[in-house]
Amino acid sequence: MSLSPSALPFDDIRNLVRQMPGPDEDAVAEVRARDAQLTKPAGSLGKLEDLAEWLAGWSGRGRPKVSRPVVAIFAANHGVADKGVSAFPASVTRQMVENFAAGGAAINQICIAHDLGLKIFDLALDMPTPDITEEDAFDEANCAATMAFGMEAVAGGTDLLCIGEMGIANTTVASALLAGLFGGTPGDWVGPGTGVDAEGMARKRAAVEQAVARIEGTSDPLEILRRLGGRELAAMAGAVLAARLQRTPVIVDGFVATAAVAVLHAMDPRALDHCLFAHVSAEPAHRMALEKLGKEPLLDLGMRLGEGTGAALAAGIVRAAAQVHDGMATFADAGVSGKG
Ligand SMILES: O=C(O)c1ccc[n+]([C@@H]2O[C@H](COP(=O)([O-])O)[C@@H](O)[C@H]2O)c1
Ligand SMILES: Cc1cc2nc[nH]c2cc1C
Repeated sequence: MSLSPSALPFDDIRNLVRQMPGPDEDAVAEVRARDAQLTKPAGSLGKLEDLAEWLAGWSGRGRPKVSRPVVAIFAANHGVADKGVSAFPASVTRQMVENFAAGGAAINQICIAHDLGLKIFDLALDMPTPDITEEDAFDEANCAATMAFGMEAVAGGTDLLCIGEMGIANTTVASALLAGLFGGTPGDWVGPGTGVDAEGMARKRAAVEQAVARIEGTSDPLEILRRLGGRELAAMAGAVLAARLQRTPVIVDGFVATAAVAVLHAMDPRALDHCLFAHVSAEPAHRMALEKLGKEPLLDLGMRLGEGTGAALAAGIVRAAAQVHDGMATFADAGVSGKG
């Protein structure tokens, strides 16, 4: 799925959004019919039953399987880090990418625990995007090209895509993007991220206010992404759009990943119908963002790490839901008496 380097690259993306398929209702009906035969009281597996239907609808498979789940982490750096908005220095982004490669991060261990593939994509870490309090993050061609990178990154190769990120200062970018997309008081979208102190929070609030004020009057979602985004956010938005077009169900990680995909929702409210929101992050504004998207998170574990960890945990549950649906015996097979 490559984008032609045409004069209006955002139009190419708008066209892809228009081509998004809906759910496969026949596959959903197939899962419902089989579920009714399985050796358990109807409804007794609660949300696991919903997950099997969700997988069927968005994979187009009446007997859904999760054989090749992949966690994709996009990493990038941000000029706004220079404003003292993170508890950690920007150099940690690259150091953590190296830690992912060496197998030492939390995400590596969750992937081992749940037998998930892991792919890391680092996006020009030595060239942070400009400080969004002062300048636009991208020009249109670069923003569209970064989305296209995200699309290509996830092309084929997986039947369950978990989306995560790494990027010092990206909770500031995510807060600005959400404020730009949804409005409200910019400061209400700001939280501690990696754990900034009170002064750091004040700097972060000021940065988000400044960034949002700078783009006043901009309402086009792709323009808001271009002006207030960052590379890993643009790539995640592209990846989630590509997954929809290739019928791959998606699990979205925490606050930052949610902000990235909110751009697609602003373009078309159906754009995230193939996405499961893994968890509600401890970053306070995540709950508000999920409410705006009309999405209920699967888990609430008090996590706020990012790097795909919430999505990877949810993938374990989704995989179990598929296995249960596929492998259980029916009442007839097992000779178990049905409801009297
Ligand atoms: O996505 C979340 O829920 C989340 C909440 C807090 C922090 N993070 C991670 O922490 C980093 C950004 O935090 P900060 O304080 O540098 O803006 C980035 O690498 C994210 O993956 C992620
Ligand atoms: C150490 C560290 C690990 C991370 N993983 C995702 N974001 C992170 C931010 C920090 C600071």
